[in-house]
Amino acid sequence: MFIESFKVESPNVKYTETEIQSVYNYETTELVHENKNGTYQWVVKPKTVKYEFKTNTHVPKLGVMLVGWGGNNGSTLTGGVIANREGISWATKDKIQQANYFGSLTQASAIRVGSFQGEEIYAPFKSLLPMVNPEDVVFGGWDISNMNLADAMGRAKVFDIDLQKQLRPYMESMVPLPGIYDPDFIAANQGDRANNVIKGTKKEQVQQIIKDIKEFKESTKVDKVVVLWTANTERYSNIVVGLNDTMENLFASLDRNEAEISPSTLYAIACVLENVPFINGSPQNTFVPGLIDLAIKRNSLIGGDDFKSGQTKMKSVLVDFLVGAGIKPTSIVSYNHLGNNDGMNLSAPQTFRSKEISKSNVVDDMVNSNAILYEPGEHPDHVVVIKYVPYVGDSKRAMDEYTSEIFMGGKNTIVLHNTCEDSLLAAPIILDLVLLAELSTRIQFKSENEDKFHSFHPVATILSYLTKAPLVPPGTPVVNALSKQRAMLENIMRACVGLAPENNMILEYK
Ligand SMILES: NC(=O)c1ccc[n+]([C@@H]2O[C@H](COP(=O)([O-])OP(=O)(O)OC[C@H]3O[C@@H](n4cnc5c(N)ncnc54)[C@H](O)[C@@H]3O)[C@@H](O)[C@H]2O)c1
Ligand SMILES: O=P([O-])([O-])O[C@@H]1[C@@H](O)[C@H](O)[C@@H](O)[C@H](O)[C@@H]1O
Repeated sequence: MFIESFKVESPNVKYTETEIQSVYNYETTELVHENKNGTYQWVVKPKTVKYEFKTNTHVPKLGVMLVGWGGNNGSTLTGGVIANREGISWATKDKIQQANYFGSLTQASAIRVGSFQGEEIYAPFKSLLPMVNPEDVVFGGWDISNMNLADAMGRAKVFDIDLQKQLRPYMESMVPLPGIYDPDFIAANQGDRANNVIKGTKKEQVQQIIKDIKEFKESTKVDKVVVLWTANTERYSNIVVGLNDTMENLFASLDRNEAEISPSTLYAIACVLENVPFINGSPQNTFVPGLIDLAIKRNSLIGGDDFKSGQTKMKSVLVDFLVGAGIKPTSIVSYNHLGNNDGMNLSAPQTFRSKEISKSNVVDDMVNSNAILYEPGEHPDHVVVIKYVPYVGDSKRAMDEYTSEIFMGGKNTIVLHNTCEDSLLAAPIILDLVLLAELSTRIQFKSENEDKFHSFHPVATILSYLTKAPLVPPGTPVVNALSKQRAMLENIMRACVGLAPENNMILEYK
């Protein structure tokens, strides 16, 4: 059975006018490597740590500023939210289609809340904690192309024509602000669209972005702004001691107008200085060490990298299943071709390399979790190929081959063909990223060993379910297995409302 909402009744949960307060007993373990009479033994000690959470229940009016607003993802997300808000339906060759949020974890997935008279009871994921309603979001942003959002939607060729016609009146007045353009960081083939750029030094560009954010806030009267990068994939920035390794060196480099500071890092600097959450939807290393240093010191949320939307999402499920089943993936070949502007930008070696890294590292945690299958340092052969084929447009065709070793020297080969409508898969993920980033800034917590409540660490690992290469605080393990990432997010939100983690034991019926 499915219920639309629920309230938790528990001595550990208190609903006030402004907050949900919960007390949560975190069950974890402490490991000790003990030397008993010369023999070392691992000892696992179950441990309970009491936490307190406070979630501000005032849902703000949210402004979302997209970097790359006029791109396929930016125009698709904007149009999709408008279509839902206005209740637009449109004719397709099969039927009259209604707007929806399929593919969004927050808007279209469910959680189990328990059982009632022998029936499992589920509720919307978004019913766990008060979240911004997507239809109340005010969109804005920047693009190095001055094309308005209606024409950009047409250029993207993602939506059906009947839908585009109905959306045009809402979108043609939406024009991106000029963006920071540096041809050294993206493919040369992007030069033709760069007719809407901020002039001046890098420092002046940062100041302009800060001014844009302030003016957007003022003109739209939003309470909060979240900025998300959905612009072209950049090449990696070189990490150089003295250039971008610390906050101080990054600022000094900015003052010197150092060429090696990328546009995405400049936007991120502006956002951190404005204490505006900045999320990187692309694979480049926007978050150079000096930027991470700055974000931590200013306690300003940063998150990324690279939306996990299709081929890699499937990989983080399949490899988790195989390794979890004691099967040993030995070769993973991921090929895809696509024909959108993202694909054209990725046809340059330096930008492809950024994507190759994020798409390749996604199996590391799963491989490293099982020393029965893999010797230290051993890992599957893993190849990533991306080709630009204009004809297929945004409809990316992913073809994967997974070869694994099975019982007694046997081999198993799984071949997948996965047509990923890239923007229709990415747009809901962008929505989840900005909504969850905003929600996480309304949560304060402390353990029994801490005196004061505090926010989550500014490097937002809570967003990792949505990214290929989760950005984590220095020294934190990277988890890529999709099921673990989703469980982490859901269980943290369950703790905020006093619910135990979903352990799937259903002991009531064993
Ligand atoms: N499924 C997906 O679509 C998916 C998944 C993971 C990551 N991504 C990443 O998301 C990004 C956007 O994808 P897309 O399909 O919308 O690409 P796109 O090329 O259609 O859109 C990118 C937009 O960014 C603009 N732009 C480029 N540099 C800019 C800058 N410095 N400032 C402002 N605007 C700038 C471009 O003019 C373009 O309009 C890409 O980096 C892509 O790799 C996409
Ligand atoms: O998310 P995913 O489908 O694994 O990866 C995708 C790549 O396969 C595609 O080539 C690229 O253009 C998209 O930006 C996205 O990164």
